[in-house]
Amino acid sequence: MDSNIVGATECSDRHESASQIYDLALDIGGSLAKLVYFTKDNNHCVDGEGGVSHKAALEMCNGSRSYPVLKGRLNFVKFETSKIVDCLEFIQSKKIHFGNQHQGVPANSSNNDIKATGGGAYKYADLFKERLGISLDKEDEMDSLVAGANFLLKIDHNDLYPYLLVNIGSGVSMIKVEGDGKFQRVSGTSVGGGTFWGLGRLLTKCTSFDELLELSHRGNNRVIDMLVRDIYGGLEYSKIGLTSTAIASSFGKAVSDSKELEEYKPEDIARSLLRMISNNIGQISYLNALRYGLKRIFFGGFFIGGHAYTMDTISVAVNFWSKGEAKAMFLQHEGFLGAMGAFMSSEKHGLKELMVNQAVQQFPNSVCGAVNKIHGLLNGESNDDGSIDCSVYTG
Ligand SMILES: Nc1ncnc2c1ncn2[C@@H]1O[C@H](COP(=O)(O)OP(=O)(O)OP(=O)(O)O)[C@@H](O)[C@H]1O
Ligand SMILES: CC(C)(CO)[C@@H](O)C(=O)NCCC(=O)O
Repeated sequence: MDSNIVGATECSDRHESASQIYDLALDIGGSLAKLVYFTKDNNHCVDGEGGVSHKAALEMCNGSRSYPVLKGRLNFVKFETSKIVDCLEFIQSKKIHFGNQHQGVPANSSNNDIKATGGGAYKYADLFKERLGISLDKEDEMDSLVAGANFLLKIDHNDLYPYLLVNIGSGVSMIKVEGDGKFQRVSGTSVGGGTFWGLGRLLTKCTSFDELLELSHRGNNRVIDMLVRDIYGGLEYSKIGLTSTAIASSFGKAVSDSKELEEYKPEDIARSLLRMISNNIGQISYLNALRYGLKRIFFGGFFIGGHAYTMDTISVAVNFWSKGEAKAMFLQHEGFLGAMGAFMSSEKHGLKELMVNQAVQQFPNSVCGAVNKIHGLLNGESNDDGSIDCSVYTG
């Protein structure tokens, strides 16, 4: 990964220089540490800051409510967990943990507590306390994932439930979601995003995740994967529903060919690996959806990271195994479900009640890897920097 922060940070910086950081939550996973934080809009500053006064903002936004509303943005930032110190320095430099004491927003007793989920909320609790004086207020990882997904999937909830949430992080969790706070983790697999990145690094000598993905886009998996036609002399096996180009054995050609190992190109290896992992997750997801009678499968986690080819591969796998019965769906900010859920669990704001609109992306169930088909679907309600405009209650 080049540097530690995604582009959103740079843009957020511009926003933050003139606005107030109000609240923050963390999801520290096995691979990545994710931050969600709220910054107040400039025109909702306190008296004397050049914008409308805080009081005026309350009157404008509050309507008949008896507590104040702040308009602002949710910002999303990630760090490699192995560089957790960078995350600490980011928090320290932005003084995010002092947010409530800034510029006229009343302090409260839990100022130095921040909501945190994921294994790192336990693993790094002492580090946060020692370095920043912050206590991590732990939220359960599955609770947070589901709360974050339900929040980001703000569509007609009658239509939404039940669904299968498949979070592809380092490992994969599969959760049957039946409502707000009503869920069961039904399955999981250790063959996940960490496997893709770890194996990919070993096999291709790539130095960053983005490089591995970029390689995979240029590669041709058919050089590495054994197809049905390789086994059947160019034919399909229609009797059992296999086309001639279906993958019969991932990586299988690497033993049947008479090539030297050095002749296999890193980009082809990366492509086969991405397809193998995505297909496998798509298949297990479908089997779990079938097991629990769920028609919709929502995928989250940073493995997806908005990457069109990854999403398309998963969609195709779900479509293939379900014979078109189940649908793979993707949402924006899918890597931040846990952090979002932890953020919403905070008592410091009433974000739960102030839902923002968020576009849900549903993929066409194409049977070919038609990546160009999905580019147009990647427009959500986010700003250019990935942040979301929203409001929080401050009372
Ligand atoms: N820049 C990146 N650096 C490292 N991994 C990345 C990057 N971008 C995407 N990924 C992928 O995202 C995965 C991590 O996803 P995510 O942050 O959702 O999981 P996690 O919370 O770290 O893991 P877990 O929930 O299993 O503890 C990595 O394993 C990798 O496949
Ligand atoms: C252990 C967690 C939940 C940590 O996020 C995740 O990495 C995971 O779901 N792994 C898969 C474990 C399994 O069910 O086989």
